[in-house]
Amino acid sequence: MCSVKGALTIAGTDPSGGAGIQADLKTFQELDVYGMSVITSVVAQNTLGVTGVRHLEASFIKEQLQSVTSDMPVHAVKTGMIANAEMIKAIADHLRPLSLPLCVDPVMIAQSGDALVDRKALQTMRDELLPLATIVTPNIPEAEALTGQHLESEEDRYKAAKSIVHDFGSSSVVVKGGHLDGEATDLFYDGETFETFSSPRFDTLHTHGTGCTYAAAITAELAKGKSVKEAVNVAKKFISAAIEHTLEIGHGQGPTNHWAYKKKQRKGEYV
Ligand SMILES: Nc1ncnc2c1ncn2[C@@H]1O[C@H](COP(=O)(O)OP(=O)(O)O)[C@@H](O)[C@H]1O
Ligand SMILES: Cc1ncc(COP(=O)(O)OP(=O)(O)O)c(N)n1
Repeated sequence: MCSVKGALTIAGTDPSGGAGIQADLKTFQELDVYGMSVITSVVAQNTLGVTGVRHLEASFIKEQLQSVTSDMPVHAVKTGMIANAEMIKAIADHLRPLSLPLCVDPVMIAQSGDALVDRKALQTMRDELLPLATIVTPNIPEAEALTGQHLESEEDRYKAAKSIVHDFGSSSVVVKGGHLDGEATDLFYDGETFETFSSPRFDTLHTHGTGCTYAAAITAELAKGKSVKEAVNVAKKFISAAIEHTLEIGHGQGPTNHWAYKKKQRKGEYV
């Protein structure tokens, strides 16, 4: 019996390696999970921004999904950049009968401000993908887009978390606090209880791909059979280490350090 745990990412690419498919696969590897990928869009981007995008046809995304899931041990799935409604529908139709743990990162805009997803696809994401999700991982602007509410106060974020679970059917949600001031505090809600996951806020420009990396770490832990709360706990440590021990590469907003968590683990820092 094969004991290898596998995680599949369905997302767009980042040739500079900090976000998208590339960040997800690095994260899976660092967390000892076999990584697999289905590409939705090929993006020309780096730490300075996006210069071009080519979308694959929904039918070809389906063909990739069929190739990998008919053959390989997929124990959890992550979705990232899915540019339009047709793609979202094709992916949701393929994933629905598989009933695998699913982390939906509702990517909309890159940190550079470039739009990665057609705004008209939002409704399809709410209707087709969120009901299949074990967890959804919006940042504040994404939670605002999903709920249609401006999130000003802490109370607003609690309300948005409730709405994403109870109105859109995701089993849980973590509203990320990367765009707030003060401590980097993420709000988790599983339909019954709230919990916050916090770290110091590191004063760095180099946070390209933080959302992808965090969601990929959650997915890797779900693939190992961890509960969703345990998965978020590990992912928070993973992303905090990756941001704290920045690599300082590229000419703009650089990537995070995907090695940092494992290095700390080897030193016995997480017991
Ligand atoms: N400067 C920072 N210091 C520490 N943690 C951060 C920082 N920026 C973001 N994070 C954390 O990184 C994770 C991803 O959050 P966020 O940056 O909001 O996502 P996204 O990349 O989707 O905008 C969250 O756990 C958030 O709290
Ligand atoms: C292909 C691709 N997918 C997603 C993103 C955005 O990634 P995210 O982790 O939200 O990171 P930021 O760049 O916003 O920090 C991307 N750039 N490319």
